[in-house]
Amino acid sequence: MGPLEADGYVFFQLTKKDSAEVAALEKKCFSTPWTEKEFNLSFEQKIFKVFGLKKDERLVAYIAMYHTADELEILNIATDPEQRRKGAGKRLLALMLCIGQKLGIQQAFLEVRRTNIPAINLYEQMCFSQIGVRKQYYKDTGEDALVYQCNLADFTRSQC
Ligand SMILES: CC(=O)SCCNC(=O)CCNC(=O)[C@H](O)C(C)(C)COP(=O)(O)OP(=O)(O)OC[C@H]1O[C@@H](n2cnc3c(N)ncnc32)[C@H](O)[C@@H]1OP(=O)(O)O
Repeated sequence: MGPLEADGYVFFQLTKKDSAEVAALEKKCFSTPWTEKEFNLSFEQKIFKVFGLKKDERLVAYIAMYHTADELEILNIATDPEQRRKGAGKRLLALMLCIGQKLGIQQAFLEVRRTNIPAINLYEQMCFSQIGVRKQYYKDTGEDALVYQCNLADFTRSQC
């Protein structure tokens, strides 16, 4: 897929050559970040896909997922701390869901820490609903994971 441009953002698919840049952003955004080596290894799996938003040539947000025949499992979504609350996260997730619809994807799933209010608000603003809890899922803090699901048919194209 070629890059798409709108409102100063460029939406594009990342590949193995982008591992260092995405790992650097990951490090700014997560307490237990994936390393460049982990991204490199993940990119070798066919089902692993990463999409990003660039502004002024810099990666400002990315979303990593497993993409199977009819499902997306969203692994990570993050926006550079200096670029937050400007709509990048919403734009990236909406673009992903729109592309997913076009590819015939039925459902998207993700897990989020119970205390991660910014991310939970983002998902609930889109088409995601909580479907379960994984108790003490996160090893670092023992926190629960909330499991969210989106039926892509419920996602309206006006959000794209
Ligand atoms: C599956 C997983 O990856 S779970 C982990 C999610 N990622 C992280 O926790 C990494 C650290 N956090 C981040 O990178 C960002 O805060 C993200 C990705 C959650 C949100 O990215 P942003 O680009 O700031 O989101 P965006 O500006 O599009 O905001 C979308 C909505 O999210 C919610 N939101 C975003 N930030 C906040 C906040 N600080 N407090 C409350 N709600 C928030 C709001 O509902 C917001 O909509 P609004 O601005 O109309 O009120």
